[in-house]
Amino acid sequence: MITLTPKTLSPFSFLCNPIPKHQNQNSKYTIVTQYSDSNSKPTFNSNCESEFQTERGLKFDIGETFFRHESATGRDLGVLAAALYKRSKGKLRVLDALCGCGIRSLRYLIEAEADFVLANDANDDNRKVITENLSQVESGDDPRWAVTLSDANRIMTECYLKRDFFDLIDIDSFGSDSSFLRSAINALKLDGLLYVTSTDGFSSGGRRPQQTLAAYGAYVRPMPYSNELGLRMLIGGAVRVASVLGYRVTPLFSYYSYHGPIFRVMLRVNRGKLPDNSYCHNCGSSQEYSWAELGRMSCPCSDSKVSKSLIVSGPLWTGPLHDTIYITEMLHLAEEWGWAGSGSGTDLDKLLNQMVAESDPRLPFGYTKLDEVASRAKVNSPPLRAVMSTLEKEGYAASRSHIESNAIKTNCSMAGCIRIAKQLQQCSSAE
Ligand SMILES: C[S@@+](CC[C@H](N)C(=O)[O-])C[C@H]1O[C@@H](n2cnc3c(N)ncnc32)[C@H](O)[C@@H]1O
Repeated sequence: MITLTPKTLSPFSFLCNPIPKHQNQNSKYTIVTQYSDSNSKPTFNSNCESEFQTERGLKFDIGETFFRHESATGRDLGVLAAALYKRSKGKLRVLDALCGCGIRSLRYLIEAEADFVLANDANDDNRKVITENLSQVESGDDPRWAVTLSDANRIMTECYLKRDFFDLIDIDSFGSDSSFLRSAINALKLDGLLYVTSTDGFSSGGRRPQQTLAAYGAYVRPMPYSNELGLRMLIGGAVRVASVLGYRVTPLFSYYSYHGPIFRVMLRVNRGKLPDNSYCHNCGSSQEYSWAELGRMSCPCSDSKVSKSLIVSGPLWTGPLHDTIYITEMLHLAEEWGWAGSGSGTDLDKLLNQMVAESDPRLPFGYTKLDEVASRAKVNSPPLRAVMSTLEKEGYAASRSHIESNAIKTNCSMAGCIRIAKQLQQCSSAE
């Protein structure tokens, strides 16, 4: 068994995600398996309702751990993707690398029917609550779960060195995921799933380009659709780290939530490389250019009158945000499980339907905010449905955006949208 000392860890993981002082840094990581010590076997007090939270009907304790109800949709999406993976591969080993109270681990075990989950959190104070929560899962001779209390990079590096690979690694970090990407990709099976997070709203909005350069390798400037940019920056960061290691990543779904804000991306990791693109933003129009084109300064903007105002952000992921087939299957599974439609208590089917619509390959990067269209057209904000149906009648592709409620993704130009907004205003005044 290889034991890593803290000296081998990246200092960034300590800066962004401090290890609690009381953790014994010199010891090997502790594995708490269920029933390993009958005296310390946890008791789960199901009579004491008030101590427990519920999510999708599962009871669990949060104790003093970091827990957000608002992340439930992100957990739902992770479980659906994991369950589909299990159905197609017949096997599912999960590493919940920053597990908090262990709710994700519990859900991967019960709902996605994971064969094994390693629940890890650096905070030793979380040990009792994680163990109690996972003890709800019956295990035979072959334990279905284990708990480790260590730094995520340390665990993933140990697993990689032992050739102990996982089908799904969930990195639910504070701030940016970037300090965990390398060890996570190494510890993942080929064709495995990597679920990464960023809660780094300021940086993704382009307000801290030096920080995004450090964390994601992308110099990002303010743009009108900053939250989509946040998702693209997150994917781009993973693409960059993976390609250094000889892997390519492709997103299965990308999810933004206003609460946090939270940016979550489920990536599939395989061998091989993808070309990376940069992105040119010029006076509201959007176009993609390869690095080579930018290097030669041969992008069309450089010949135009507006070339002096050229703002380049990147490199960013400019490909699709979702895999249409995968999210369509996730939608079907949500319906099968009763997680969709009225009575399910969530808007999961609405979200997944929007993601399916957003993944229309005719739709470009970004979205158009209707308030901005209205302000440029000097009219009242046009009704979203009316704009969408006019665009579709005129032969454009159009969808709502799950990222921004009063915005549309469309291949119609801003000038076209302004014209439509004016027409709609005229029609409504004439009525
Ligand atoms: C956002 S919370 C996790 C929430 C949990 N996944 C959920 O869905 O409720 C982040 C967790 O990461 C843990 N953490 C912070 N830095 C860490 C590190 N370097 N390695 C492992 N865990 C870490 C914290 O103790 C905290 O419980």
